[in-house]
Amino acid sequence: MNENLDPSNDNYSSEERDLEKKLRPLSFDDFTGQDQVLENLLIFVKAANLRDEALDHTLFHGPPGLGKTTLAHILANELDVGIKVTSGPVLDKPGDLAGLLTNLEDRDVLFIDEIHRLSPIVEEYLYSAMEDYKIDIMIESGPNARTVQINLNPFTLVGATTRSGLLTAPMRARFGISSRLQYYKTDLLTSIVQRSATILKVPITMEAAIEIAGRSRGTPRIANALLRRVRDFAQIKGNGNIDIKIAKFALEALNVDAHGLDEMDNKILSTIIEKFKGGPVGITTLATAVSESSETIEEVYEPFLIQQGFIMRTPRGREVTEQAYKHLGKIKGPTQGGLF
Ligand SMILES: Nc1ncnc2c1ncn2[C@@H]1O[C@H](COP(=O)(O)OP(=O)(O)OP(=O)(O)O)[C@@H](O)[C@H]1O
Ligand SMILES: [Mg+2]
Repeated sequence: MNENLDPSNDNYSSEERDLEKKLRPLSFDDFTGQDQVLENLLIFVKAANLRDEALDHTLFHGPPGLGKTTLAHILANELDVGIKVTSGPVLDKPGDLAGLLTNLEDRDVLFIDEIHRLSPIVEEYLYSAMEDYKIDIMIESGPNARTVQINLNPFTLVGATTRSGLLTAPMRARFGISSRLQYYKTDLLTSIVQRSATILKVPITMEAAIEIAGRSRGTPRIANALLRRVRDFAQIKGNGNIDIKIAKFALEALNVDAHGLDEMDNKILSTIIEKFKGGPVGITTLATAVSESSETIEEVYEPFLIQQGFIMRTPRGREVTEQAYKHLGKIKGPTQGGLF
């Protein structure tokens, strides 16, 4: 991923984070795409509201930047309840979790990001909270130490993960609702770019919005980040308006691939072509060759490459398509194995 667009990178400034918040949709109406997911959620939310019950525990999974955190907040808004936010790696002791759980009000949302990174003890502790809204807590210490069971307010746990494959089976089974988010088509990303441009008060032509959308790797976060960078170019090199000319100029300067593929995407494609004659190659072999874990390839990179028609999944492994050769400017054929 382009490091300036990656929120886990330190270069991703707090200003970027603030902007990301500002661009975040707050209601179902405001949220573009993921129609199937949204339609279902709308029904579940309405039903829960009607019965005055907490919504079932909900899991959002899918590649980074597609709207998992956004949807968690939207759910709380639409349920008209409070939300407490934490993440798997932060919750390292059951005590931390107990503090959060006992402070939840009736029907509140507890959002746990990166839920696949919960420690096993914390995870186990969560089970009874999710199932019966009860937890055991330890009071006093030494010889007087004893556990008491306390009742929690009914709540909704919303979990988000980019790595659903790493979730344990008991954890997965405790989510009544599980939604996988998909990459966005260019027309949806175009609307998202236009919406963001309106919020940022920067005029943009349709053509320019399509250009940015098309290079955003199917991902709203990347679309928004590119829009902000292009806006910088428009302000400094142009008259502040974004048209196709300034958009193309900026995207060129930002080194964004015409399909929005990032460095790892391209590395995966070129490795399959150069080292494995275009495939098929097994996922573990490929992972070793590009120095990435096979889970990350399967869950973060491959879905987009498949959706865009660059890679095919076959019973014997991954194969690149004609389109991948064309994209990398390589010629297909047994004697044309690139470097090898
Ligand atoms: N459907 C959407 N419509 C408009 N904007 C969106 C949509 N989905 C996501 N965004 C924008 O993309 C940004 C990233 O979304 P979000 O933080 O929800 O992604 P995520 O799936 O939680 O990513 P990660 O896995 O990295 O935590 C948000 O700031 C939001 O503005
Ligand atoms: Mg998130």
